[in-house]
Amino acid sequence: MADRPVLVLASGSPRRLALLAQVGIAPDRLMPADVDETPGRRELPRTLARRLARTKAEVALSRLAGEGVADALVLAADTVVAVGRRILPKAETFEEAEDCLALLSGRAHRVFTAVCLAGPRGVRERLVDTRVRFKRLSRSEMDAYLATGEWQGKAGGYAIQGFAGGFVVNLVGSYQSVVGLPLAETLGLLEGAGYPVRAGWTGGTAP
Ligand SMILES: Cc1cn([C@H]2C[C@H](O)[C@@H](COP(=O)(O)OP(=O)(O)OP(=O)(O)O)O2)c(=O)[nH]c1=O
Repeated sequence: MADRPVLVLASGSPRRLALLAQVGIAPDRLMPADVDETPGRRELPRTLARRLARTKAEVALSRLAGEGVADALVLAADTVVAVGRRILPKAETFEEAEDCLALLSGRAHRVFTAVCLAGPRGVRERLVDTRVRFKRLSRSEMDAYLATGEWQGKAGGYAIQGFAGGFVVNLVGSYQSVVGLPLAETLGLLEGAGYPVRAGWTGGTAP
């Protein structure tokens, strides 16, 4: 324990935790940061993702400082789905999810995930831009998807790791970034901050 920095994941997303686990990283603490995610007027999707990832990290960092913890690494991320300059909501209602699907059907959109790592050596961040294209969705496909409820709380009203994986006809960028955390970039940030990113690679087989 003492030979590596304490890692705090400033997230309540089970997907982010699972993605880190996939590459052998287990945060020492989870500290979800509840921040206002409302976009600013005319704020660009990529700017929003970066601002929110940084804010989540800063909120956790100041809570840790209040506990007298000054040397932890705090990892935070934010995922924003956009069609052009239009930022799609994190769907909370059926109607919002329906509007998102109608907008995404048969066209390409972008998914921006910003990752922020804050620690004693300062704040570093990465932004990953992924282009995803959905097939044209029929009314019955949309209805069936809406009935699953898996869109709830998801940026853009869908989950690529779920049933909506069947809508994707093209993806350029990082699949893991769409799910919520680009792994290569996150590992790069952690390694740059002195975290032993491969210490958890102890053999085994992928499922
Ligand atoms: C597009 C897409 C988003 N999502 C999820 C990832 C994020 O969890 C969520 C976007 O909201 P975020 O605000 O990025 O994250 P969150 O509120 O779930 O978690 P936290 O702020 O505590 O870290 O949407 C998927 O799971 N699959 C997808 O295909």
